Amino acid sequence: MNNDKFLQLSNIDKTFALPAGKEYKAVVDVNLNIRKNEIISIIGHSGCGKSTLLNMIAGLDAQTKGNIILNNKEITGPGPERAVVFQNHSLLPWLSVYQNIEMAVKKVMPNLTSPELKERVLHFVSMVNLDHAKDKFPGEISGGMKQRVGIARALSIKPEVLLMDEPFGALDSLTRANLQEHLMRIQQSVQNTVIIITHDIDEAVLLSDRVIMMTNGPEATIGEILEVNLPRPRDRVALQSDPEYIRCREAILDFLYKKFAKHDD
Ligand SMILES: Nc1ncnc2c1ncn2[C@@H]1O[C@H](COP(=O)(O)OP(=O)(O)OP(=O)(O)O)[C@@H](O)[C@H]1O
Repeated sequence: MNNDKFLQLSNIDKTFALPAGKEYKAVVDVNLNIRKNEIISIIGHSGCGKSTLLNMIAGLDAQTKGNIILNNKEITGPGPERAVVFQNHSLLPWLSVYQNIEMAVKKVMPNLTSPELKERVLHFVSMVNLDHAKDKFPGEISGGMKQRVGIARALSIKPEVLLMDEPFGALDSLTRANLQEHLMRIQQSVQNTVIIITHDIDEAVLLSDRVIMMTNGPEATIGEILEVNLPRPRDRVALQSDPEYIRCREAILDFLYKKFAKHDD
């Protein structure tokens, strides 16, 4: 397998059927090759088709045209090699932190022995520093903690691709920064491929190897791809004065607010 073409999106169009026989061409002609272990973010104004793209990679929705190949296999539906983290964690409220993760592991790895299952769940609880809260229920923990459970649950099934749809969008900026640190640290140890949708320019630059910038819809497509040439681990404070960081920020600002400005966000 060519590691540069681990995930290939080729000639993707997505048209939604509307009432009265009308249709909406949300996304057209998307072509993108994603490397194994790469972290990419997708940024663009509201309605440009970011979630639509992510949903097609997740296999939750089908493209109208084109194909998506992961590790030489066409994506035709959801699969355990892809895990999705949404903005609103989607934990089951009647299960504890431990049980929420356990349920996912049991489903994908039904042959684990009980000690293996326990070890795996506890490992991922620890990875997001939630050992102290493992027996709490979603209603008893903060938004940031819930989102950490969502990330642990997604990672616990050992996905090759982690898909995140504005995972930190609903959180305050300090909690958000904390989770970004978690994600960067975890990704260094887990080494999977991560695709993050974000509206946040600093988040995109901080986290990504490449930033995919989408034009506005209808008929949205990839406008530009920005390579972020910053070594890892990345330090958010030091980055503020790093010329490469500043260059990347400016390139995204320029794309979003000059080349593809939109005034109804
Ligand atoms: N099921 C659907 N039926 C009709 N139109 C849809 C459907 N789903 C999405 N759309 C339209 O497709 C376009 C892209 O939607 P999408 O949710 O992918 O945008 P987005 O970039 O993720 O937006 P946001 O940043 O606001 O979450 C929008 O104009 C949306 O209204």
